[in-house]
Amino acid sequence: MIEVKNLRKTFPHKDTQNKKAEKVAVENLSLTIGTGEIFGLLGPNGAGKTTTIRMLTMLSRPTSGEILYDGKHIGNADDARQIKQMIGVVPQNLNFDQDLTVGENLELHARLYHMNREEREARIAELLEYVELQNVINDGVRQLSGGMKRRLLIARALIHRPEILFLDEPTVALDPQVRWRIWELVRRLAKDGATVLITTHYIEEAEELCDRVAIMNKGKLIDVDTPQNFINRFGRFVAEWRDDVHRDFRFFNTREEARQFIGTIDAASSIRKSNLEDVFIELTGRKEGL
Ligand SMILES: Nc1ncnc2c1ncn2[C@@H]1O[C@H](COP(=O)(O)OP(=O)(O)OP(=O)(O)O)[C@@H](O)[C@H]1O
Repeated sequence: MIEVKNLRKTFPHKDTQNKKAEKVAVENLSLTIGTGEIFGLLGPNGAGKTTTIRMLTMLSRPTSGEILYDGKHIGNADDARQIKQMIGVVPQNLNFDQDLTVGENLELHARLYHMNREEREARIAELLEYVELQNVINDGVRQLSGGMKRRLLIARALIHRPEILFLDEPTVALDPQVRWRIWELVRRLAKDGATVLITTHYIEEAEELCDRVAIMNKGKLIDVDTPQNFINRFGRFVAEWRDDVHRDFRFFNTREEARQFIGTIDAASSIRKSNLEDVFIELTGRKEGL
C-alpha cells in the first residue's frame, strides 16, 4: 500500500516584478493506493502529475508531507533503500543509451542492481519475451519504433522484479494500435500481481485502464473514484448542444430527463451516454467554446 499524506512541493520562481517567489506545483495531496491496483493520475498540463510521480519515486524531495510504502517512510534512509528495490520507473522521456543495443541497454541496467551474469542473462531473456522484443535483442535502440522503445522502457523498469511500477505518460505520441498494445501489457502486469501507478492526460486511457482515477488540477487533488462511479455520480447521460460559437453539455440520470431538457433549448443538440471526459471537464472547468 502507498500512503501519501499532505504532500506539497514548491519551486523557487520570480514573480512579474522579478522578486523571489514560490511556485506551488503540488498542494496538500493525500492519497492511498492499494496493492494490485492500476491507479491513474489524470490532469491537464501543469496539474502536478509528473512532480507527484517524481516525489513518489524519490527523484525529487517533497517540500513537506509524507510518503509511506507498506508503512516504510521515504524520508528514512534504511526504508528508502528497501523502497527503491520495490519500485520500477518508466519515465516519460526515452532515456536509453542510443549507441547500445536493446540487450546491452538492459544489461547495463541489470548491473546497477548487482545481478550476476547468469541472473542477468536469464532475466533479460525472460523480459524480452514478456514485452515481445526477443527478436530485436541485438538491434540498436535507434532502429526501434516508438512503441517498441516504450516496451523496452517497461522491460528495463522491471529488471529487478519491482512490486510497484510507475508509468509517466506511457503512450504519449503513440498510434492508437500501439497504445492498445501498451495497455494490454499494463493489464498483464497488474494481473501478474504488480501495483501500477500511471499518469496520463489521455482521458480514454484512464477510463480504459485504471481501477481508480485521481483527477488533479493546478496542483490539487479534485476527486478520486473508479471511472464508472465518477460517471454514475454525475449522471449516465449527457445532453449536448451548440450554437455558432459554443458547445456545452449537462448531465442527467436518465435519457428521458435529458430529452425533456433538450426540448426546452433552442440550439442544435444531441443526447449520448456520458464518459470520463465529461466528468473531467466538469471537474477541471469548462473553457470558452470547450
Ligand atoms: N523544476 C521546476 N521548476 C519550476 N517549476 C516547475 C518545475 N517542475 C514543475 N514545475 C511547475 O509545476 C507545475 C506542475 O508541473 P508538472 O510537470 O508536475 O505537471 P504535469 O501535470 O505533469 O503536466 P504535464 O502534463 O505538462 O507534464 C507546473 O506549473 C510547472 O511549471
